[in-house]
Amino acid sequence: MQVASVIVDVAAMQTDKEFDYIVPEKWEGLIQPGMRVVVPFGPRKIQGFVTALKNKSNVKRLKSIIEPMDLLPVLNQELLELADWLTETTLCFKISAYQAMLPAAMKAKYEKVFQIRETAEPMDDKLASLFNRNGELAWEAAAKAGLLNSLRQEVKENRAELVYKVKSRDRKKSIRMIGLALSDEDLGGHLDALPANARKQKDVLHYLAASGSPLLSAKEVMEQTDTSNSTLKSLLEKGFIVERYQEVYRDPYENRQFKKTEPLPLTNQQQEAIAPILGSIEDVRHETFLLYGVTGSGKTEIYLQSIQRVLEKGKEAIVLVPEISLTPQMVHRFKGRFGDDVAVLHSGLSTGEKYDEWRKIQRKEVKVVVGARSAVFAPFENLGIVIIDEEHETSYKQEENPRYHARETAIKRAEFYQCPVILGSATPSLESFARAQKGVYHLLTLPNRMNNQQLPEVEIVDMREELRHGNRSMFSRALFEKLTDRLEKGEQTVLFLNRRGHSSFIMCRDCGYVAGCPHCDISLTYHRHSHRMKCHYCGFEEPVPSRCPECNSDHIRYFGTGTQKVEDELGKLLPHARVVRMDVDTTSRKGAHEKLLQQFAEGKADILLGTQMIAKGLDFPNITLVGVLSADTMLHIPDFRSAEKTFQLLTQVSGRAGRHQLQGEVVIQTYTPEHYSIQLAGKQDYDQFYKEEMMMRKLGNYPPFYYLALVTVSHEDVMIASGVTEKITQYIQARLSDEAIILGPVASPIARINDRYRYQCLIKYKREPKLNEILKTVMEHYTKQQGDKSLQVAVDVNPFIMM
Ligand SMILES: Nc1ncnc2c1ncn2[C@@H]1O[C@H](COP(=O)(O)OP(=O)(O)OP(=O)(O)O)[C@@H](O)[C@H]1O
Ligand SMILES: [Zn+2]
Ligand SMILES: [Zn+2]
Repeated sequence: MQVASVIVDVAAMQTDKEFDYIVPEKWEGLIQPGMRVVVPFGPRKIQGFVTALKNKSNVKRLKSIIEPMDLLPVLNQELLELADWLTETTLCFKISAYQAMLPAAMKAKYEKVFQIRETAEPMDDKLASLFNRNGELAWEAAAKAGLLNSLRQEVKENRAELVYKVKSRDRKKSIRMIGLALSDEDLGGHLDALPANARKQKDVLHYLAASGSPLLSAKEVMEQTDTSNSTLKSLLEKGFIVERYQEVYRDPYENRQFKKTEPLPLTNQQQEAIAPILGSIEDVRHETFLLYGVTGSGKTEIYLQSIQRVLEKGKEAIVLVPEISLTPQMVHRFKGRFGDDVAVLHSGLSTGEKYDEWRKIQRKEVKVVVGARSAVFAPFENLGIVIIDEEHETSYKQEENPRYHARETAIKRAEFYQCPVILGSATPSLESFARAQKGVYHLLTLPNRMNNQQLPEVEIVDMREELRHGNRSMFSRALFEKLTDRLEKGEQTVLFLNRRGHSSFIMCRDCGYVAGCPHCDISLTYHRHSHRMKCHYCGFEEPVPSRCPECNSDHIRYFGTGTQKVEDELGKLLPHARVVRMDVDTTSRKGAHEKLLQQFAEGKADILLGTQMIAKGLDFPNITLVGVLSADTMLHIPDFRSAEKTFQLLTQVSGRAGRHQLQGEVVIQTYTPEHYSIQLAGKQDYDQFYKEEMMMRKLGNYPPFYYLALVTVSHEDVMIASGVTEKITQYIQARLSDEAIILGPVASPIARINDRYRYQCLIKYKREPKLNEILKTVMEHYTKQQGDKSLQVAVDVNPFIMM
């Protein structure tokens, strides 16, 4: 007897373990670890993942696997083990780890249907007529029609049964093809035999014969011959043509030409940096490199040439880029060099497109994957390198279960394959740079820009001074002057508006009332297109009031600087300037992002105005001015990384200016010009920033000096939330060494979300081998034994959002 260990698709503490199932004889040898199967679980049928096969089980009464969902494993041995590691290090359920590794299309979909039973006694005719040809009726349809009670009776009396079906959403796409079923000799005779009024049918036959290919897309044939489906149907019935369905990939880059690029001869600086990487590829040896290179220093070319060497060795490459900089320009650079060998994975793709890209990887039809965070799980089996561009980006940490970090995950995979990891950045995260200083990572430096082009000159403008001089506009005099100058010269400008931590809210000018969410302790965000206010935490929304609910004044309106507002202002001040605005509103339609950038690249616009979306990765020769409208909005977020994030963002944006022949300039507008993160971003002095920020971190006992773990407890009852957090804090405190620092219990910075009160306890530690086990016990205790459904305990090991 063969027994399979199965992890079932129920994300809960009680079911987070392997269950044994018999492998039915007919599937012995076929069912393998890493495959999805359908198994009975309680009254239901659910999806499960086979983790191992064995010859016996300690469980007495075993159920059998119902059927396999795959013909080949969807997770290989390496990924199964990686899931074990993710489970241990991020404290997630095993099933969540598996699901994170696969495209969403492979998540099971469950359907409840009533099925007619083949019994002697037939069901009432009227009821029976509602069942489809296969004798099935969906639960939802039955409920809608108000038939659940009658159906319950049918089930009781054995005329129908309720079954749970497991479906996978991973539909493949196919297109209809047609071709001639006649030989050349036969064709003439049959054409003659067709009646004179069958002109359309003749057209189709002629077209097919002339094409010379055995099969053509039916859609194309109908378009080209101006015929309809009924024509094809007549031909099919006569047996003159055949019909086939051919599987196709949904290719988001279909019909797109990428100009082939050749490797550039490397500069001396680049050669020195790439040598150790090529060495590690050659020796099949794992090493993590931190490629610290100023903006425009040619990091991307190093990535490209390292990948090329990996491909020459017959191996595969993963390139991770932050979602926001997964710009068409970035994709072009990889597709341009490696053509069809590249798959692209990002959130703009439909579920089906993502699934198809994943399948190309699994079938080994591509060798390079460029994608956002989750592409780190690309199912390659001969991985030769992992590259993480802009490694400092916090979006590499997933903020839901499993709360993994792509950097750590990449290194884990690279250890398995004994291959290099390159972490690239102009502003490395403090953690990574500290590791490089200690020799844990191998530091590679590109201190100069390409052709030794100067870094742009930065001017920091104190906006309080502007106000004192009577300038109430959102543009300082300096920025406005330079902007006019570029317009005259025909050079381009990037205007950057930092939206993070900067919400647009509704405020009463008379009494200062701010519209807040009734369920959360946060103000509502104004949405321009719908003219409504929304809560970004719980989804609550309502229309903008015409009068202040507090004082009844009608001076209640929208505050904050949105890109739209900047655009309006530009239109007034510089009516001749051609502006391209890029934000969530203008880029929501598919392809819009790319179109706008194309417009700018072709010089059809003078000013590119945008949010985070334009901060990174853009490389246009004609940009000579960058303006940052409000540098400090992020500094006020209660997060120990806010200075680091501000410095990184300002440096990145500034780096868009003067990358080629023309010299660039940057104007940073701020209300806190004295802050070191702004001063040092102005000098683009990472090394000094690193020193000062490390001192702050040391004083505050923050990473990289300490590791962090955050426990967040939430409950509808504020007393329970704080009480439980208190108990958890004490429990943990008693079990850790004296070196660990525990802060809490305190209310979370956002103290209430969705009517649930939130408390937290923050653990700072250096070495606590038992910590994960302690945290796991805490979670188990409060989910299993408490029985209080409203209580939620979440643990984030290495948190990036402290709210
Ligand atoms: N060896 C080379 N010879 C000539 N041009 C080069 C070479 N390497 C890179 N370049 C060009 O220099 C410019 C800047 O390079 P690249 O965009 O790779 O820099 P980067 O360090 O990735 O920049 P950022 O971090 O700001 O995105 C690009 O236009 C690139 O094509
Ligand atoms: Zn008011
Ligand atoms: Zn809310």
